[in-house]
Amino acid sequence: MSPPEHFLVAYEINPWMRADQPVDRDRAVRQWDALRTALLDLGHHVHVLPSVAGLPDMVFAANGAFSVDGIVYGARFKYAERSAEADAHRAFYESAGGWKFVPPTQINEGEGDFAYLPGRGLILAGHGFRTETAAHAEAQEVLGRPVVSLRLVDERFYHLDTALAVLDDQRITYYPGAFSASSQRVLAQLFPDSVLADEADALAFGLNLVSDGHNVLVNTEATAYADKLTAAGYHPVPVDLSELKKGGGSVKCCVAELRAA
Ligand SMILES: CN(C)C(=N)NCCC[C@H](N)C(=O)O
Repeated sequence: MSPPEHFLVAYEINPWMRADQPVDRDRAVRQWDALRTALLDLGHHVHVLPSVAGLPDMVFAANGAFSVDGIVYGARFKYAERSAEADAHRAFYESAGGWKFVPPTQINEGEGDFAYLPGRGLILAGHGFRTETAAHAEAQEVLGRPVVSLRLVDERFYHLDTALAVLDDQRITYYPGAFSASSQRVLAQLFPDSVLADEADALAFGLNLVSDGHNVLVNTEATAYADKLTAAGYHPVPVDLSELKKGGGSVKCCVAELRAA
């Protein structure tokens, strides 16, 4: 995680961002800290990557890389405004030891567009707005896991992690309307027991969640979606990240999962 000490809506690169919208940075820091505390309370170890002045979106740490079994496929951001974030993430993995970092040649936004199902050894990957399909093939070569390409078609859900999340080793949750008809068929075929979300759930950023297989950290606004998680046997833990939503992200965007070897 990287604190929102320099968070600002300084440019508009997704439909949620309004450059004239004021941001209460102290409130953003408090909300981010509550998320970090919730992760610690659930027994997770949280590494904090220092934020860098001039990189207002760095709080969305999930976009900085994608790791599977100790191999890290680095990010290459679509927009110049975010490109230097990739260097900070790379420096972390290279100095931490124990990681094999592979620099990308193709545009990809890390866990924003890549998700991993450990029980199936399968990577799900989004394209259409940010990550390019060539990066899906590159990730498959780098990480040695099959990559299922999914086409995103609604610009409000510009990253895979706004529309789909991994709930446990085998199961996912997603909003079908964010995907092309063919990608919806692929998801229905591979994951017939998914927890399906509707448009309102996705607009409340409910799918931008972090799950440990039982406890699900989920945006507070997504109350109806939280009920669906409960009905499916999960334990939703609401987290308020309303300030960060002004940048177009929520729970999952703030958390880069470190999948060590
Ligand atoms: C859930 N999402 C979309 C993320 N994984 N990341 C949020 C990135 C927000 C940033 N302003 C941008 O537009 O890149």
